[in-house]
Amino acid sequence: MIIGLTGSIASGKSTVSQMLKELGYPVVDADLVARQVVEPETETLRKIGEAFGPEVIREDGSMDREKVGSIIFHDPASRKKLNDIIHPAIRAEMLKQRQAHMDAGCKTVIMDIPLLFESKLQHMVDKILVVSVSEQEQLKRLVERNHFTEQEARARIASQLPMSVKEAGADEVLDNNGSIEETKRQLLRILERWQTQL
Ligand SMILES: CC(C)(COP(=O)(O)OP(=O)(O)OC[C@H]1O[C@@H](n2cnc3c(N)ncnc32)[C@H](O)[C@@H]1O)[C@@H](O)C(=O)NCCC(=O)NCCS
Ligand SMILES: Nc1ncnc2c1ncn2[C@@H]1O[C@H](COP(=O)(O)OP(=O)(O)OP(=O)(O)O)[C@@H](O)[C@H]1O
Repeated sequence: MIIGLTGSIASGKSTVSQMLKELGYPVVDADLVARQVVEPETETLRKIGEAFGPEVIREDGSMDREKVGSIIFHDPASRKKLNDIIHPAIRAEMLKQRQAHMDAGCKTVIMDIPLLFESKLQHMVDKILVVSVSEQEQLKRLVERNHFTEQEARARIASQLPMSVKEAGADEVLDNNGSIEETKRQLLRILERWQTQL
């Protein structure tokens, strides 16, 4: 079974993904893949430099993530331009990693994909788990974790579909407003329900 793990920015996907890894599940992480495909000297990074200008490439040849983030989270046209370059590369690499886990005999693979709904990737997975928080809690955690101003944090939240839309498309919703322990308990219950359906 391929489980798609998603949610919104700072809703707790990485926290849940870490729990799943500790339980022994293989996880394909889209944010990590998004970093791999723009490593220095990749074709994808060359295209990004061409589209956004040489100032988004640092002297050591790596992508200036802060600069790219400050452009794309404030401008939908730039965001689309970046997505059009980087998403095909991310998708191909994710499918490759998923296949490698399946070839190794893993029956359940987790795909941690923040933009699963925005990029219409529902077909890549069998079950969708949405990690949800209230907007107030999301804003608080995002500001605390990334030291963003409230305006910067709101721009990032607004760059994604509303949580309600994601919840509506989920097979299960995990409410991460409470403690980490409560989240873990919910996760175990959901996994148990899905395993009995196999
Ligand atoms: C813009 C970039 C350089 C900012 O880098 P930064 O290190 O600050 O953030 P990071 O990569 O850790 O992403 C944090 C979160 O931002 C959100 N996010 C990232 N990219 C996007 C996007 N294009 N649209 C909407 N939300 C996004 C996701 O929730 C993600 O989990 C980077 O996010 C990026 O390369 N984005 C394009 C690739 C992408 O779509 N990644 C999302 C997962 S597929
Ligand atoms: N139940 C919780 N109680 C308190 N803090 C939490 C809880 N769950 C997550 N957090 C904290 O909230 C922040 C966001 O969580 P996390 O990094 O897991 O979110 P994410 O959805 O992976 O974010 P992103 O989309 O930016 O990668 C982190 O600092 C994390 O430690």
